[in-house]
Amino acid sequence: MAKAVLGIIGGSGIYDLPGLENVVEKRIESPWGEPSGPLVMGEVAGLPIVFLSRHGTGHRISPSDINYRANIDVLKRVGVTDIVTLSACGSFKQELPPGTFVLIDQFVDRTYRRESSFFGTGCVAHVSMAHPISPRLRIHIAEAARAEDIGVVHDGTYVCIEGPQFSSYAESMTYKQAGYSVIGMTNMPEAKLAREAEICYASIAMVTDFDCWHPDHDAVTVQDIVKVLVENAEKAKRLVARLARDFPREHEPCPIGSDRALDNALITAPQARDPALLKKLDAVAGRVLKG
Ligand SMILES: CSC[C@H]1O[C@H](OP(=O)(O)O)[C@H](O)[C@@H]1O
Ligand SMILES: Nc1ncnc2[nH]cnc12
Repeated sequence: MAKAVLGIIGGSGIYDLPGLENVVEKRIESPWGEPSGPLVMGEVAGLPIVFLSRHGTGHRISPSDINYRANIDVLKRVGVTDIVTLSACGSFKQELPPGTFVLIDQFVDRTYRRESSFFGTGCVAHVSMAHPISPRLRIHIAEAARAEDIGVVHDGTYVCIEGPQFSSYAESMTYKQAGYSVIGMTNMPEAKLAREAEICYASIAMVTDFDCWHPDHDAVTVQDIVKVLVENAEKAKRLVARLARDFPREHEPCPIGSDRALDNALITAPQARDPALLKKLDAVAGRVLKG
């Protein structure tokens, strides 16, 4: 069985991960361009951990400008088997107030100006996104939360908007009426790309605000969000530390096949494949393209 390597993508307010041992910072090159920054690689009780700040140091990169392909590619290159992402989000439900942690189980993708696949002309692949979250990973997060006495909501739908502007009132009401739980700007196409790269993925959405549908909250402001973010960050880091301590050291096969997503996804005939694209796919699809 392969060794587990836990990747943590830190979103707004989570720019570092304290408590790692034997830390080294590595700049990994990617054929997909510049990742958000160097990888912070360390260990927790022998488990390799790789941390990446999604928006870069000082929150430099906007959601639309994050190079999600490069980020996932470099995590794959260093052997990450499982990604847990920490993401700030707005809430559409009264019962999910600021401070709530939601273990997302579904996504709706409303982004429109991002590269959302490693594949394309010269090597076409279609992976399933029916169940975008790897259930075992989500269970480990829930167990870590229980052990740390951190309340989490066990499911929720995250709608990902393009941003960087927050939603209009009409958009906010539409998403609320559709039954979505939370809103953010980053988990798509990140989750899609993780699936294409056969990395298990789970998202901890940390509610920072009620978006603008809420009668008591006229407009979302970054200032208000940051206040809650600071409160959430300590809890989030404690949750991740416990997850790392208790995480299995061997990678467990994903029950829904997230880690074998490419087994039946490639459709381009071998003789029609573009060698230049295949070269770029060496890390994310090497397992199925070799031989
Ligand atoms: C600072 S609020 C808006 C910002 O926060 C979220 O980012 P992340 O998921 O990386 O925590 C949201 O999606 C926006 O990008
Ligand atoms: N209301 C909101 N909409 C989109 N992204 C967010 N991130 C945090 N709060 C948000």
